[in-house]
Amino acid sequence: MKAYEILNNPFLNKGTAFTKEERKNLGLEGLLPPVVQTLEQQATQTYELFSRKDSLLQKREFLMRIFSTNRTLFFKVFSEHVVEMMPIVYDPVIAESIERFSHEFIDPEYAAYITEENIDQLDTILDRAADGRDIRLIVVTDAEEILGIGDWGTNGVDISVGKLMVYTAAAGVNPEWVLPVVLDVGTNRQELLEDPLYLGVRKNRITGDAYNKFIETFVRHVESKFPKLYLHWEDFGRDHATEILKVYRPQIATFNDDVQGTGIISLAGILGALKISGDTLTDKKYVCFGAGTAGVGIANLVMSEMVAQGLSEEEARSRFYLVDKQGLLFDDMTDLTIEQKPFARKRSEFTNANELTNLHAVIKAVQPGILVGTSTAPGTFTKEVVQEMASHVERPIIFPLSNPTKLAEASAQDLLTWTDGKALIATGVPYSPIELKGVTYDIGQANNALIYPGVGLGVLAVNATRLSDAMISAAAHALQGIVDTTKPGAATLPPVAKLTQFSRTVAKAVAECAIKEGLAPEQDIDAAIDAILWKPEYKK
Ligand SMILES: NC(=O)c1ccc[n+]([C@@H]2O[C@H](COP(=O)([O-])OP(=O)(O)OC[C@H]3O[C@@H](n4cnc5c(N)ncnc54)[C@H](O)[C@@H]3O)[C@@H](O)[C@H]2O)c1
Ligand SMILES: O=C(O)C[C@H](O)C(=O)O
Ligand SMILES: [Mn+2]
Repeated sequence: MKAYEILNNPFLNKGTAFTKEERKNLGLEGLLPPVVQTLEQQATQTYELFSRKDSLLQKREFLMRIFSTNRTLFFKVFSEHVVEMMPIVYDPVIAESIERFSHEFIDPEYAAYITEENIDQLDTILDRAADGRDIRLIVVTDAEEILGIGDWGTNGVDISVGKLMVYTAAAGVNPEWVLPVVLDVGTNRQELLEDPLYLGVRKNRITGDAYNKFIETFVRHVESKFPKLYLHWEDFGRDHATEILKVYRPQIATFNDDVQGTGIISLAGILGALKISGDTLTDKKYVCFGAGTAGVGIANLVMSEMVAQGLSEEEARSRFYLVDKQGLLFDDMTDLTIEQKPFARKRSEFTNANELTNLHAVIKAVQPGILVGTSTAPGTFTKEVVQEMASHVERPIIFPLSNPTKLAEASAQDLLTWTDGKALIATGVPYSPIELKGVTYDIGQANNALIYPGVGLGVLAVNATRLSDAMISAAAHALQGIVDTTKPGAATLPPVAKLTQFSRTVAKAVAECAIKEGLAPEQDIDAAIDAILWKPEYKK
């Protein structure tokens, strides 16, 4: 291999840390400054430089440069500063970088960009993108519904890259095993179509049979090319996310983060909240505000938990009230999605059904114990809505989950202030602890990033052939007991600072369940996890 093929390859490059002997053997002598540094020295220096950048976006650009030149160094620094760097590498700052992607493009980041024009050559593209690496994990997006910021076409590739970064930092997934993919099936965002600098396919999105065929071709090829693959879907639109999952779940080891990841972390947060209040899930009524991919995904998982706790499916379903743009969803509406339909209510249940077109009226009529927001509609959990809810229940469970920060239904601070500290909260983006009347409230982060790395590690460690409902439920329960819920102001979920630790806990629970269900061979789970765990250290 030529010297610059090594120095320009982020998987091989060690920069100033190449030893004298390596420099000699690899023909790098004279191509690097003479001093040999350790990874630790490089990491310290990198962190100092990072700290000196003024804005979050500059910090992100700087970290991306390190990522593009030296993966080991990047993950060394990231894993040493997870709490500080997560919001920069990932949500919320990633949202801005996605919006700017085409204008500020520097590096394709070893991703695969699949279009209608090149999908015929998919096999060759996958070979090139893998470049001899053993790919076991793909995060794929079609970027139709990126976070809450909508359709971003090819720019959405950053979400695949970012989600994969978190897999490695949080769960030690080998960065050589991963491949970010964007399926650029066009975009319906006029602003991009008209932007001379837009780097994606300048056409409207393909739909219907053409779209389904595109997805099918993609799945067929990646599955046959990479036999140990775990396929993670991210930020697909409301009409596709759950449908794709339904088709492929019975066939392959696959996961939709917005449906299942969000479901798991939200259920875990709700269980944490109930532990704090001492209440019972099956007694609760549940309002979902924004009944799309994430909203219905969470509702379905919470409903299964109610069934697991003893309710019949009918009883469990009767606890749920879905609210979307139309207001409360009724069974006579003609524009319900396939996923919304089973939850639609009857107008005859209410004396004022026709007035239930806004959240406040619904909260007043239903008096729920749990309110989860996945609406992309900022500020919609108003003081009136929240205080109405708090007037009927002692400890309202309120999760404003829309991302990024500018789209959240409410801030943690406001929820606590308006309820005098009574609200049990989890948010989509991270919050620092909040002081209120002498109590310090830690705010749980119900972001799927706290769960998907552990789930993936579990599946990959034991080579599970499917991700079953039981494995998903095991993941949601695995987080219990990590938070001390007796402490005043305790969070509903464990802190990001413990992410690596609880990712392993989640992975073990998932792997154990896979073995129990016959979806993976009998084996020593700890040994299997240790065997694949990647650490940011230079290879000899
Ligand atoms: N915290 C997490 O881990 C997490 C995970 C997934 C999604 N999310 C967030 O949830 C939000 C939704 O994501 P999604 O993938 O489900 O999108 P989606 O488009 O599938 O669903 C959004 C739903 O909200 C509805 N909606 C829009 N405006 C509304 C309004 N004013 N009132 C009521 N409903 C309204 C839409 O009609 C749609 O049904 C995004 O902001 C996303 O960032 C958070
Ligand atoms: O990406 C995130 O921060 C969480 C989630 O997957 C989302 O779409 O908002
Ligand atoms: Mn997402």
